[in-house]
Amino acid sequence: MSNESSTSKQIEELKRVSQTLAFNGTLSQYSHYSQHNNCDMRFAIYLPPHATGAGIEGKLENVPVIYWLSGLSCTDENFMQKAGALKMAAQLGIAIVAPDTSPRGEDVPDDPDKAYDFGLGAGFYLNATQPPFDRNYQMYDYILKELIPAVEASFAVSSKKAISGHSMGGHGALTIGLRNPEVFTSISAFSPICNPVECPWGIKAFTHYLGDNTDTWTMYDASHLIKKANIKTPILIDQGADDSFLKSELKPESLLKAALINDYTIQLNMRPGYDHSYYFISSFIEEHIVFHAQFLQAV
Ligand SMILES: N[C@@H](CCC(=O)N[C@@H](CSC=O)C(=O)NCC(=O)O)C(=O)O
Repeated sequence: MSNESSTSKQIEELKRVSQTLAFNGTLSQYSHYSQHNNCDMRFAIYLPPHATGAGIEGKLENVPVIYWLSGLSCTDENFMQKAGALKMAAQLGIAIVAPDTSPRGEDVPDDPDKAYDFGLGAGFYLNATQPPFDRNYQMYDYILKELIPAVEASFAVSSKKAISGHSMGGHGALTIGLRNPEVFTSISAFSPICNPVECPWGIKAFTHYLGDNTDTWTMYDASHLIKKANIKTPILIDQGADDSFLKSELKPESLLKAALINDYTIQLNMRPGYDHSYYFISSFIEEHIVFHAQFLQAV
């Protein structure tokens, strides 16, 4: 693990909130206190039968993990309920972890207008530097320094991991993955916000979380990070061509242009007729799991 992802704070106890059986594996929700976000956080984890003792001859295996980062307005539940990912994860023996998209709680500051694109449900996977958000909105550190170590200490998982996400979560997957190439074997995204410093969602969030000095924004912008990437982690992106956010918010062309400067090849699939929804994600999620499997399962 890189210095960025090594943990210095104690891993807090996980409390199981729910558990159900799916494709002979377990889908569970856990809550734990986050010392980075200063609040309780919840995440969902799907463990395939290989990692629960329900696999062949009851053998328990340490399985690789795909971390899934959801988009604006989501919780830990949207992906598990809507993406249709669990069957393929069960077949291939891959765990999936889906954290919440922001800190939560009555004491956590929100958008004054309760808008869906900032504050609760919209943590943008960064470390806020501006009050009052800096006390709780430390999602970048939360993922790398708390969630991943807690999962690896608590479940039958290996240290092999990939990262994926949708929209704001696609931005999270690209930026966290590009900044930590030694941590993640592969990166994928559906409809990611590719150049947040140049789009309304990103400008609003970054102004409030990071302040007016836009020089500090680029470390959370995939189109900037990809130009400097020394290690070229494999990247797969799927984008609906009829996505209503495509031109104003997502800008995959900016990422492709920046990647070209660094000779970084990205597989971008433009999907005619598809929109921004989970119907789109569920149509192609199995391809993403198979994409990650080839790197996660390599010996
Ligand atoms: N309909 C939502 C608007 C927000 C929205 O479309 N959220 C997307 C992600 S957008 C970029 O990050 C989403 O995944 N929604 C959850 C779902 O289950 O579809 C609203 O008004 O809240």
